[in-house]
Amino acid sequence: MSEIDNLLTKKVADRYLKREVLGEGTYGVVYKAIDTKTNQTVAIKKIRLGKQKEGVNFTALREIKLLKELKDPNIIELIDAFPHKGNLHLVFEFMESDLEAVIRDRNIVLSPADVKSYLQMTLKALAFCHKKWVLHRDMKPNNLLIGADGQLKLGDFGLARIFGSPDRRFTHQVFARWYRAPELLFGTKQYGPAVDIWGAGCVFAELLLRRPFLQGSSDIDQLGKIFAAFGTPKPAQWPDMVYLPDYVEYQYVPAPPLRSLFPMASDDALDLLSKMFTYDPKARITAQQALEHRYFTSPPAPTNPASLPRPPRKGESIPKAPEINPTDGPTVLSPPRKLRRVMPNRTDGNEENVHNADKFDDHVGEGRTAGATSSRNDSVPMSIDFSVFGSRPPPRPTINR
Ligand SMILES: Nc1ncnc2c1ncn2[C@@H]1O[C@H](COP(=O)(O)OP(=O)(O)OP(=O)(O)O)[C@@H](O)[C@H]1O
Repeated sequence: MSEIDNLLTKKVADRYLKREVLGEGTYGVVYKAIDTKTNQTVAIKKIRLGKQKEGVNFTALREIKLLKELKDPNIIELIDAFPHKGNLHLVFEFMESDLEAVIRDRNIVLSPADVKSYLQMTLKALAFCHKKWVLHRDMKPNNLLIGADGQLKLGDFGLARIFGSPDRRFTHQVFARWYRAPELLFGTKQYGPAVDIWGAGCVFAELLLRRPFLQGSSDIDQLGKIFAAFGTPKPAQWPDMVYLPDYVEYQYVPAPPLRSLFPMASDDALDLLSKMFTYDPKARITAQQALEHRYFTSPPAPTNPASLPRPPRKGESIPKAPEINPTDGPTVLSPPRKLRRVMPNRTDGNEENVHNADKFDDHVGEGRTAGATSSRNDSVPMSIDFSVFGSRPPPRPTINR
């Protein structure tokens, strides 16, 4: 270990008091910690650097420096970044909850004004970053975190670009497919901010429906679901489509009226939704244009973030949900969010698995509270979701192409 690494090692031990594991994502384990310098609670994301054992590469460090400068009320602040024991540690402001928990919580009623508020904050985050030429590339409700003041903040910004596209071989990571733009599914190499708008459109749809909108079981099936919802695109609608690397011709299906998919949405909401789901990325609405759409100026006004309904904070017990009668119609019955993510036994030689919380860094574990990971091994039912088209969805996807 180099002298610099040694200094940085000391820094983590000195400055951050590690608490419980919050979960594990695509890039590694996330744990709660106290910043002893500021007394602030933070979330530290430990990123496995894989083969780059010699240290963090300079491009990544440069990119991270840029991320640290990406400051906006709707972007999670990257407070600090340092390498330690061959992993890169990113320190973020701690967030109490996320939008996936809001959507899933059946004790929460989301009014049209609440949905508008959540979408507005999402689009503000995207508009800010797109203006700075930073793409998110991994839009989904659990990357939209919610702070103590009700503010929604976009997290994981730019990580996909810095650390490469996440390896989504593991079951718990493939849910992101449901938010992928058609140009990505057709293998485009050149994409832009429009991919984030498509993802934000899927989140908007999910807020309206209270369940994921387009739940494909493979990339091909994902495109099938998209085309069943919006009609198979004609070349005139999206001229570049046929030149995309993975383009395959799909049987033509006409689009059902959008209203039939979103019976409760206002006309303005439907109009904005259709513009976010425009096939041709060049013609898709931008984040800034979306914020200027009349949906945001027509009543009801977006709910003030402090008044938005919120799920219990992380670590608080979730009230028992009412019994579900399977004949009651479309309902989402998901186990607590991280539990629905099935972790296959890993054989990649990396022991940093949440099931192995005790194996975390020895010297910073003093403050860890017990029980944070225990529930992860409990047996839980898989989600019961009903697809947009009334039938049961295919089994949870397991492999991306
Ligand atoms: N800033 C934060 N504050 C509080 N909890 C966080 C924060 N960032 C992440 N977490 C929690 O840590 C866990 C892992 O998060 P992470 O962002 O690594 O992955 P993910 O979003 O769950 O999945 P993916 O990596 O596939 O996007 C989740 O439970 C998440 O809610």
